[in-house]
Amino acid sequence: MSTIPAPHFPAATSSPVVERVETLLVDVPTIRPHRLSVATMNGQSMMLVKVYCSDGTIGIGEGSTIGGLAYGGESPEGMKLAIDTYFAPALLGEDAARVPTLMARLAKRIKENRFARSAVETALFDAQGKRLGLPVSELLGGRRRDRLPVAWTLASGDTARDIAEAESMLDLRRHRIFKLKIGARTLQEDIAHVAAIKRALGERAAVRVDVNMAWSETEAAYGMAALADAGCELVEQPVASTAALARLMRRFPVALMADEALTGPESAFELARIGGADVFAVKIEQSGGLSNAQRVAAIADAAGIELYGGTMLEGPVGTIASAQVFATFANLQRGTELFGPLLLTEDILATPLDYSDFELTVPDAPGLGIELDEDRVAFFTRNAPRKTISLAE
Ligand SMILES: O=C(O)C[C@H]1C=CC(=O)O1
Ligand SMILES: [Mn+2]
Repeated sequence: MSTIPAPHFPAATSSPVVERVETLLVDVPTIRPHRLSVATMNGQSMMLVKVYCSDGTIGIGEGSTIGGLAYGGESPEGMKLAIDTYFAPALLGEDAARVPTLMARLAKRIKENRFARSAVETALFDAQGKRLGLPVSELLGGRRRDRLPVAWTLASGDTARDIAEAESMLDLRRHRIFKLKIGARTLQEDIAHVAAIKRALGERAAVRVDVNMAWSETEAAYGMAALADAGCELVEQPVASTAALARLMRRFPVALMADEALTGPESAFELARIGGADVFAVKIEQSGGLSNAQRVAAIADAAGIELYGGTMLEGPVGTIASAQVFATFANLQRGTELFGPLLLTEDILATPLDYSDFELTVPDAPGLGIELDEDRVAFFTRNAPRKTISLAE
């Protein structure tokens, strides 16, 4: 007797949908004033977004920038407004498990807003990773490395203090690549500052500079020659114009890195086309999200341009979202500068990140692989009623 198998009707599965979107501004002081040519930071304001899904998963993302609107066109307050008013209504009720589809739908309704978009995409991938039990790096094609070299930025504004800071970072085995922020003082003062630091550190550390577009092309030509003589190995975005970057390329024995000029795949393609950089500083926020940062990296690889994992000095959420992306890069010749959380006086994570032996460990738990310390977050949330946490409690 043969049995005819009963027809199999798969159980009706319902996709998880986005049920609620919450945004908050979290202000945390920095360990010292951080001086760039565009702003001096005494604290960092993180815009955190939480995406609550119908299957109980919650994804978190971060949008941060440097000095309010001093660095670019988006501020934490503006990102919050854009997400509350435009992104959230477009997300509600949508299939949370189809992240690229959902991001493409958002792109049709919302132009620009790259930083806010990056925060939202981070939260969606965090939720999706938690749902599937996979780290975000695996959702993005698979990680190639578990640890990332991390540079430190010396930006106290004082040469002796910067040297002491670098020495202590070397002693702690936390950093051995130092990026100096220059461009706020005269060219001569800046060159003397860099040369003194390189002289003090010698071969124990690499010295690079970031001018944040402060120089004219003429100043850059003089400056790059002098920096190369001083032992500086890389100059980041000395001028604003991409055409000027291309004209400065390969004239001096020092690598040229693009940062502000990179605003996503199209600008990456154009920079590659005109030969405007030896190295790309890839940032998830500047690129307009995690997937776009991967596209920027792919363009660099195709053009023979080296890669560096950049930061907008995000707190731990944006930093680990970046780390999950950089862990997937085929090439990461210049390491990363994912030190943002170390610049803050407070940790807002339940378990601190592992910075050791000059590297950051990329978490391997599902999603971003991190958990917020909600009490600390509540304490630093702007306009939230403050509950004083004391030892007596
Ligand atoms: O690269 C930038 O321009 C932004 C940032 C990165 C490190 C730092 O101190 O500032
Ligand atoms: Mn930069």
